[in-house]
Amino acid sequence: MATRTGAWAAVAAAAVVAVLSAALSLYGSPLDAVLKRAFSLHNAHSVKGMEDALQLVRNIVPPLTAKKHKGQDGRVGVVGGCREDSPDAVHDVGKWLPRLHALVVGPGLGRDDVLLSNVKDILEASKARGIPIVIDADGLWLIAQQPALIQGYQKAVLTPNHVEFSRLSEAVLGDPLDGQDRRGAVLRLSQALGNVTVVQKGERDVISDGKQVLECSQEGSGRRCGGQGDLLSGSLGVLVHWALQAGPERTDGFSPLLVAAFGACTLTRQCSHQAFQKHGRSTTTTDMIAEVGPAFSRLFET
Ligand SMILES: NC(=O)C1=CN([C@@H]2O[C@H](COP(=O)(O)OP(=O)(O)OC[C@H]3O[C@@H](n4cnc5c(N)ncnc54)[C@H](OP(=O)(O)O)[C@@H]3O)[C@@H](O)[C@H]2O)[C@@H](O)CC1
Ligand SMILES: Nc1ncnc2c1ncn2[C@@H]1O[C@H](COP(=O)(O)OP(=O)(O)OP(=O)(O)O)[C@@H](O)[C@H]1O
Ligand SMILES: [Mg+2]
Repeated sequence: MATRTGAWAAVAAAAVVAVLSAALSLYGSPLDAVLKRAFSLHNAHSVKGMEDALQLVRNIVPPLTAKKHKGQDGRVGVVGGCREDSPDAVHDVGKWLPRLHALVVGPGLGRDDVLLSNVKDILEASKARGIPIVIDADGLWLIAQQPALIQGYQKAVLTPNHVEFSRLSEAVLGDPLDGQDRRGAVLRLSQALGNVTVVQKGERDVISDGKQVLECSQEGSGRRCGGQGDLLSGSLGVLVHWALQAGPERTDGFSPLLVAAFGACTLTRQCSHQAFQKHGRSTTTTDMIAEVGPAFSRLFET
């Protein structure tokens, strides 16, 4: 991309694509009505719900075959890093867009006005092409200023942390965050944005497409080092493409983006868990990236 892609998201996306080399497809039989109940608003976070949701993620992992060539299972662009270098950034990025399967916008981007104006144009060009977009960090800052940019674009996923969610909620709903009802708050924000998928990160990750709510409570760690969210948005870029490519029959009728988001949350938290077991309080996001392969195998190749 014409942007600097030094953020963790780029590394994470690359790491997950690299994991493809070890990925197996586990196209299971259709899931039964129990699964539908497990996804209900009240018990999606139960152990049974978590296991059922994991199975759906396994269903979207594309098979490795000798017939595929480089890039076929996903080319993911990251508009991140620290600044856009070129005065013709939008034009330069535009040349890449036709080749991309998904775009991750925001980690480490900064909030410079000119830069965000370029990002706005890149978002418009991506939407016009129907490219799935994951928006995080400073990309969310832009959306909070101009929610119309993403309104009704159902191939978008927003991944706010606590502060970013409050900012969005205030901008879109005019509501201060209701800390007591996180599930309702995420559902309402998604609905108000026209069913854009929202992933609110936290002690549990709460995910909604405005119709259903999923919770991810995979064991992570107590370590809160910077960059974990970038790993989540980067890996989500890959999973969003896989989920859309797999289609709703692989996700048993559930929104592919909901399943992709659940997968990225689970993977990030498992990486955190494994890295913390080895490095304890000195764990950094780099240590987590080293766990992407083993965590992926453990979660999605069983
Ligand atoms: N590798 C890179 O290049 C990375 C780059 N990044 C880039 O860094 C920039 C800043 O991003 P960010 O995420 O640190 O700022 P943001 O979320 O606005 O928080 C600001 C303040 O809000 C608070 N706060 C935060 N979380 C909270 C919580 N759960 N619960 C309660 N409070 C919470 C907390 O306030 P404090 O506690 O310090 O008073 C915090 O200091 C941004 O440009 C991003 O792109 C990052 O993506 C990291 C990896
Ligand atoms: N209190 C918590 N307990 C356990 N896991 C958490 C907690 N808060 C966040 N996480 C996990 O950490 C990951 C990153 O979430 P976080 O809220 O730190 O994002 P962020 O602030 O955007 O991170 P970044 O520093 O990359 O910008 C997510 O996978 C989330 O599930
Ligand atoms: Mg972040």
